[in-house]
Amino acid sequence: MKIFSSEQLYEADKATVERQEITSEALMERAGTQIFNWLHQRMQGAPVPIHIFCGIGDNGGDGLVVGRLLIEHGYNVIVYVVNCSDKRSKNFLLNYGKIKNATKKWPILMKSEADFPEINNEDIIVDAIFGIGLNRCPVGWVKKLIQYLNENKAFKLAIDIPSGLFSNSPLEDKEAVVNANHTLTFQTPKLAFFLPETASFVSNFDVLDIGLDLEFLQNTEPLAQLISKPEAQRFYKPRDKFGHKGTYGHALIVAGSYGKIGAAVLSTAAAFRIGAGMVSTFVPKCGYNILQTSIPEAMVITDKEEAFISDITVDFEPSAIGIGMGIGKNKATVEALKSIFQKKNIPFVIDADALNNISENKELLKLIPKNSVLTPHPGELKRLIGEWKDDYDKLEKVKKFSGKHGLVVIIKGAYTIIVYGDKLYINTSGNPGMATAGSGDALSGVITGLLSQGYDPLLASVFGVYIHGRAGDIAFGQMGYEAVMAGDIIDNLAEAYLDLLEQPEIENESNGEQ
Ligand SMILES: NC(=O)C1=CN([C@@H]2O[C@H](COP(=O)(O)OP(=O)(O)OC[C@H]3O[C@@H](n4cnc5c(N)ncnc54)[C@H](O)[C@@H]3O)[C@@H](O)[C@H]2O)[C@@H](O)CC1
Ligand SMILES: [K+]
Repeated sequence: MKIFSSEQLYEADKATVERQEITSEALMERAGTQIFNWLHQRMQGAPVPIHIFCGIGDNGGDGLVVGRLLIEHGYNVIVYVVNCSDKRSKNFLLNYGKIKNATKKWPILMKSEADFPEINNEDIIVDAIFGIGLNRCPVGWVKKLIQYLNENKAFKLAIDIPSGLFSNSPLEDKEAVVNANHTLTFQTPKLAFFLPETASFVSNFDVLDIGLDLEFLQNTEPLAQLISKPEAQRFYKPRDKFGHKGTYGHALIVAGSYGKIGAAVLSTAAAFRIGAGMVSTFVPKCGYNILQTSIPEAMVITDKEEAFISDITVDFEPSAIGIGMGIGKNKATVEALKSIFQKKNIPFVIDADALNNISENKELLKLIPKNSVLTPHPGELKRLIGEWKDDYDKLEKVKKFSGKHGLVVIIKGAYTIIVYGDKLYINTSGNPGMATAGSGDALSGVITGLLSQGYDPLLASVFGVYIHGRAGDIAFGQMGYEAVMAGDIIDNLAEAYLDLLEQPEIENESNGEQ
């Protein structure tokens, strides 16, 4: 699913009105009706008081449509106009008149704190104060209203976006954003829903298809692509019936140091489970017995050093190399990295201590083969590209870094983001249970195993992150968050594949429920 900017959504809005020959009022009626249907289906006529707070723009207009439809269906509705400016939009005014005609009275006009209504914890709040047209931070009594709503325990349903949140620019005042329990967003989710500083205001969301012009949506380059099951199904490369182990490549994992051989074991196992034909693992001498015992399928090559990697020499041409997991920061290891980057001109998967070594020896950056994949967690990323001001600044910095060096960068997090030049892919699988030691080693193994099977680096990254997260979700289903260990993610890669192949999902039904 594509994620568009607010500017692009306004254009889509315009294109829809023109090409479908409808009025913008009709489009608003469509949008409001979708919200009404969602509520009606769940409430089934329940007499719970519904407080609808409408701003003076089109988001407020949506709120007025919902209010009118609910009233017409006999619901217990109180509609307020948050009268923060006299620049009311055309469609707000049209619907302001319509609701008056339907109810024979005007909605309650709010002008200051004195107008804040009493709301019970069991009531429902609909937030239609600001949508994607927010152009400055809410201040004064409007900010106080948002805080007042947040203090209340009533269920808060946000229309399009929680008020106070910018859809694709940095958060300015986290005290002035509606903390929504659920958001019903039009046509496409907004970028703010997935970034660490703003995602918590959204918690759950559904995407409502309001029938914006398909041609525009298909032909417009989005801000980002959301990756869930339908996309992953398209990326999957089916196995060849006549394939043999050579068809699926020979992956090389370079990992481990004294006390961290487990990292090599996890990456190797993950590379096998994801489908690499053969996996060789290069470790310091101390890892030999451990590897051979724990993964008999793997071939093991050892360094001349006992406890760390100093010189990576292998007697075959690997189809992919995953490097860095648990290798430490010994000087000799840095030299070994330097030398292998120069010797092997294939895309690498570069993780953990390899990233830290690169951060401390920036000259290594120039030696990394093009289209290699970097998999930093936030700390490693900071060491690599420096501090950032906010989530958007971070994305811009990573885009620049990725473009300059020709690398795929995977920003690991609750919603892992894959960056390749200007392109962003946001993964939707995964859960907090995966915040556990070794899950990154598993991811590196997964991506290396996919590269070795012939997935190109970007596809291996996007597909690998999705399937790794899906395996984590399946592990969560079996054991809850706390008990999940990295090995459980690897053990469930098989289930994740089966789940992927089970049945196609219809794209429009995919939603953002987390
Ligand atoms: N673009 C689309 O595709 C569609 C948009 N619709 C709705 O329209 C919304 C966008 O409507 P608008 O562009 O009218 O914008 P909004 O309704 O989000 O609000 C903008 C209005 O509030 C004012 N404002 C912004 N920030 C303020 C602040 N901090 N304090 C006080 N006033 C502030 C603006 O000056 C403007 O008058 C969407 O979020 C959605 O709910 C839907 O009706 C259907 C289609
Ligand atoms: K809103």
